[in-house]
Amino acid sequence: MIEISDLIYTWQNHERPTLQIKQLQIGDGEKVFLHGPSGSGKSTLLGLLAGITPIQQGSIKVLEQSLEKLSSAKRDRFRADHIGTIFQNFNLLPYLSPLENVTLGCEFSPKRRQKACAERNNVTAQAHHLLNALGLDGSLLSRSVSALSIGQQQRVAAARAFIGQPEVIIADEPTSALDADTREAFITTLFEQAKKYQATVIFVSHDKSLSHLFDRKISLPSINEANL
Ligand SMILES: Nc1ncnc2c1ncn2[C@@H]1O[C@H](COP(=O)(O)OP(=O)(O)OP(=O)(O)O)[C@@H](O)[C@H]1O
Repeated sequence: MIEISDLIYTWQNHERPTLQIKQLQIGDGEKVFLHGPSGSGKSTLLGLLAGITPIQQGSIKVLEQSLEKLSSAKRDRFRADHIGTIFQNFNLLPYLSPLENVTLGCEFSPKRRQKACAERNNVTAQAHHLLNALGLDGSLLSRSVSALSIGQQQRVAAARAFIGQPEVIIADEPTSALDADTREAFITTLFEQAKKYQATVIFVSHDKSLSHLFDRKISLPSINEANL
């Protein structure tokens, strides 16, 4: 599913590489907890996996596609079709409703739109279903997203990531603004959805108390140590 080999990434004006990963494989449906000290390159790795950041050296294959062989536009298309993302600040559009934010997840991908329509009759019905499954109260679905609590916004961001069944879900500290109980409950709900769609989940967090919920932990060493 995901295969990394001989990956080296150095940010501009940095003397040393931020990331050096010799070999790493992540299987279909695996739920991975990615941790490591601040600055060890967790977000950099997610950016490379999601095709947001171009690969400088080495290879990343996602679903048999070598990302380094794709142009920037093709990586954008690949991400839209196959990768759902949930970021720390959620990146929701504040002037749209939860339903509209979730259907946006299909806006740039006819493939995901088709899959969402195959599950329910149309994309809005599937957005409705996912928001319900992720625990967002029905009375909030058409309100402005800016009026929602952080926990509610997080559910909207997760539903947007899952709509149209992307094979990979990438989450960068999506629970950092929540209290401990809510965090664990959110991850459990996230996994229920992931299991349903057999999605692979790569989840970055500083909170190691969450790691027992995952199939596997991957630690990135600090920039001064040898990498994977
Ligand atoms: N856009 C960028 N331009 C230049 N350097 C960057 C950029 N993004 C990250 N870096 C550098 O890369 C290194 C790793 O950053 P990254 O955000 O990937 O680490 P992280 O492990 O996710 O950190 P944290 O746990 O603090 O979020 C840092 O030294 C950072 O300054």
